[in-house]
Amino acid sequence: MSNTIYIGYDFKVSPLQPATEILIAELGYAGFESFVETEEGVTAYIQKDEWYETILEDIQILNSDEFEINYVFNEIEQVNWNQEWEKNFDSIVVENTCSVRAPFHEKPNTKYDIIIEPKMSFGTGHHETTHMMIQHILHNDFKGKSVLDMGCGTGVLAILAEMKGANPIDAIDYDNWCYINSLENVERNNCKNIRVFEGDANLLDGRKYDIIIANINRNILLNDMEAYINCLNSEGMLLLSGFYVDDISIIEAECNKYSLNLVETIEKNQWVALKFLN
Ligand SMILES: C[S@@+](CC[C@H](N)C(=O)[O-])C[C@H]1O[C@@H](n2cnc3c(N)ncnc32)[C@H](O)[C@@H]1O
Repeated sequence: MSNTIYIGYDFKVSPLQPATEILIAELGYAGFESFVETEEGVTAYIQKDEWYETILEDIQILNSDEFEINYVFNEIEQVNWNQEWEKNFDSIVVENTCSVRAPFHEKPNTKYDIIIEPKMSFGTGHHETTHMMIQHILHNDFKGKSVLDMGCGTGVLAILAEMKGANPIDAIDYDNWCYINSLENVERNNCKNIRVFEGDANLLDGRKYDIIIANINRNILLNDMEAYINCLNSEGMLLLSGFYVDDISIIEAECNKYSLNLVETIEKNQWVALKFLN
C-alpha cells in the first residue's frame, strides 16, 4: 500500500475573520479534509486522489471584494500530524471521562487514559470527528462486542473500544504510516484484543462484527457502505463520521437502503457523527 499524498494550500486571508471561518467551511464541502489555522489564515489539506484542477472554482469567498485571499499550494508526501499535535500541545479530555494525550503529558484523572504518538497519522482527538466518535463510544455498551475500526488512523477509537471491554477488535487503515502507528499505539496502551491490518474494504470478506466504526470521509463511506454493512451482525451498530451536516441526508439514505436506521446525531462545528442501528 502506498502512503497518502496530500495537496496542501497555504491561504493568507485579510482581514482574518470571518473570512477564514467561511473559507474553511467552503473548503470542507469541496473535499478538503484537514485544516490548521495559522497567524495569517489557514493551511488546508486534501488527499491527492480527491483533488482536481478546478477545485477552487466553486469557493465563493475567493471572489469576494470584502476580503483579500492569496494562496500557494504544493504536494506533500506525508503531513506530519505529529508536528501539528506538538504545536497544539494540549491533551484533550472528552466528557471528563476519556483523555487522549502524548506520553510527555501528565497523567490525567480520567477513567480512560489513551496515550497516542500520532507521528504522521490522523487521530489525536483534536479533530471534531474523532472527538464525536469518542463520545459515541463512551455512550454505548462495548462489553464483549466484536468491533471493526475502519480507517483507524492512530488507532485511538479501537483502543478506546478495547478499554470499554470490546473483544475482538479489527483496526484497518489503507495508509502504511497509520498501520504502523496503530500497531505502536496498540502496544503503548497495552491492548491485547486489537488486530491491525493494512488495507481497505476489500479485506472484509467473510468477517462479522457487532459494531462498526468508520471515521473516513463522505465519498469513501458511500463507496464502501455495502461492504461494511455486509459484515455487520443483525442488531449491529454502525458509527460514522468524517462528513458535514449537509451530507447527513445522503449518508442516511444509503444506510436506509440496507435497513439501518439513524438513531443519534452528534454535531460539532458543522461536522457530524451518526449512530445507526440494524
Ligand atoms: C479522518 S481519519 C480518522 C482516524 C481515526 N479513526 C480517528 O477517528 O481519529 C481517516 C482515516 O481513514 C484512512 N482511510 C482513508 N480511506 C480509507 C479506505 N478506503 N480504507 C481504509 N482506510 C482509509 C486514512 O488513512 C485515515 O487514517
